[in-house]
Amino acid sequence: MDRISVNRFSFRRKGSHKKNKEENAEPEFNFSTLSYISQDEAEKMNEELLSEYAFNEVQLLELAGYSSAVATAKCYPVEKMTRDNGAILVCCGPGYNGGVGLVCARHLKLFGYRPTVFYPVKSNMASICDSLSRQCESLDLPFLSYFPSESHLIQDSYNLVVDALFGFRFKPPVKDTFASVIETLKKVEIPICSVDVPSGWGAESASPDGLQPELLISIAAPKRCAKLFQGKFHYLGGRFVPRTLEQKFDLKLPPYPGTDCVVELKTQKSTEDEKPDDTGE
Ligand SMILES: NC(=O)C1=CN([C@@H]2O[C@H](COP(=O)(O)OP(=O)(O)OC[C@H]3O[C@@H](n4cnc5c(N)ncnc54)[C@H](O)[C@@H]3O)[C@@H](O)[C@H]2O)[C@@H](O)CC1
Ligand SMILES: [K+]
Repeated sequence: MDRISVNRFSFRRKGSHKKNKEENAEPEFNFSTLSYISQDEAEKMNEELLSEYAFNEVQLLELAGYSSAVATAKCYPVEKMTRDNGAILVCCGPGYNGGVGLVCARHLKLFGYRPTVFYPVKSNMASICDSLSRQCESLDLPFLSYFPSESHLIQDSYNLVVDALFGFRFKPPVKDTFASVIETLKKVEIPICSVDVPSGWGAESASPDGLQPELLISIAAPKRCAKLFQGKFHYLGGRFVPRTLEQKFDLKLPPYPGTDCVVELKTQKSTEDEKPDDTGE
């Protein structure tokens, strides 16, 4: 039996593997069609995930935070970091974006980084974020009790900052505790990695009063403000949107490669850069 089946496979015509592969290959994604969703669409998608699709918040936060840690690790490998064995500052805000930050911090620790968490205001979804903070504490992640007032104290101690302060429900201008935090972070010269929306920006518009991250990790789908993102790396994460929901919202998103939880998004600028030179020079 074995021999017959071995023989059967060994008679496959030369090159037929390659042909099948080509026939089955998905067409390349056209990045000029990439969707950027409004705040209203982001809220509606979230609501549907939680109702129609029966997800719960903790699941979505976990997948978003894990993707954020993976994208950060892809762009900033721990072995290339120069300060304090991969020290990272993870700044977490009062809403779900902060919850994503707590999950991200935990995974970064598991990936071999040394995250420190700043989480000054307990959220309105206290029980979820309480658990997420306790999970960080149980991995011995330190929590800052106050924010360094000078930007040089941050850049001398950490290799990068994860910005999980505010996401798509933030309404500018920034108020209270976080106003001075954002002002200090604007001055730091180490990379900032923003989760979903650069903090200080609205979901649909950039703001000079907000942060200017080097890495943006869009969760589920890029928000409209991401069109104005000028940083180096843009990733999509949160691989939890069912195909039928993508279709309902007419989302044009690139496929995730293989089993990856993130996909790099090319900005229109980088697509332009890749165009062959018409002049042939
Ligand atoms: N809701 C969910 O289940 C999920 C949430 N996710 C993440 O959570 C984000 C949305 O979370 P939220 O709806 O909690 O909203 P945000 O985290 O965007 O912010 C809302 C919080 O910020 C405060 N706030 C708003 N404007 C402010 C201002 N001008 N100054 C000071 N504080 C201000 C609000 O009081 C509230 O506590 C998304 O961007 C995404 O990153 C997803 O990643 C995963 C699923
Ligand atoms: K953010």
